[in-house]
Amino acid sequence: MPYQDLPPPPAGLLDDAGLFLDFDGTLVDLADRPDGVVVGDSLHALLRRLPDRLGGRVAIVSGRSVEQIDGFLGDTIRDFAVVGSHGAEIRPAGGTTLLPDRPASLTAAERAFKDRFADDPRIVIEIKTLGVAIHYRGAPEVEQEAHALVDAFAQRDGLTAQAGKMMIELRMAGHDKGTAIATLCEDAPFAGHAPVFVGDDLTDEPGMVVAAHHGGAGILIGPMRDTAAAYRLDDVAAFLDWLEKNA
Ligand SMILES: O=P(O)(O)OC[C@H]1O[C@H](O[C@H]2O[C@H](CO)[C@@H](O)[C@H](O)[C@H]2O)[C@H](O)[C@@H](O)[C@@H]1O
Repeated sequence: MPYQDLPPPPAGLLDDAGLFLDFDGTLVDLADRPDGVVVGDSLHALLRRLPDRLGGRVAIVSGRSVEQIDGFLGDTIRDFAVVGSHGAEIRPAGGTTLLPDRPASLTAAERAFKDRFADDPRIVIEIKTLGVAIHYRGAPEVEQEAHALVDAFAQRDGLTAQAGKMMIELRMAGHDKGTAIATLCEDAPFAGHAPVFVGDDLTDEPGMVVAAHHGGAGILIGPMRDTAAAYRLDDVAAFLDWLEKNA
């Protein structure tokens, strides 16, 4: 059944709000491989001006690790809060990253995933601070097998199977982007300001839910689907254009 479409976000949505931004598929277009995304000069320039415009109430909230996000955005996000690993890592602006220990069981999973797909260069096994992902964008026919493999390790080791765009990740349980946004909303500079969360992927849905519960809203980037977002824009370019005009 087709879902009823959502309107674009209104002008003024960011007035007095806290802004929480997903990375892949929201700030940068998806690429064939995880290390293939391109962060252009215009994105750096746009991000650099956000802390002043939003009273410091701006955060990146990614499924990637904080370390990976720093690798792409570097000094540009010096004054941002950064959430990584689907909510498991949190670094307040100017602070240090709070992150749990890496479960030892992830190392065994890493080995098993690499062994299974070692002879297929189309598959990328992404080793992350608190997870390990199988990317099958280059070989969509292995989707079911990759999901079954990750599901088996998740059940055996009490971890979570996190589905994403052409990938499945084994990650720590007990947190998500929503829990991280709720944590940031407890303290300055976000406390008392409605959160606006912008994302494109399934891992972003808990963030959309928490934004709405805190009196804010989610913005879905991409085609309409089942979502807790209140607004939608077609793609990364449309969102960056909206952000240029509204922040
Ligand atoms: O929460 P995000 O910041 O959106 O990160 C989600 C995942 O993004 C990356 O994978 C996705 O983007 C890749 C590069 O464009 C693409 O090749 C892949 O198919 C996508 O799933 C990243 O590699 C993952 O670790 C993130 O969890």
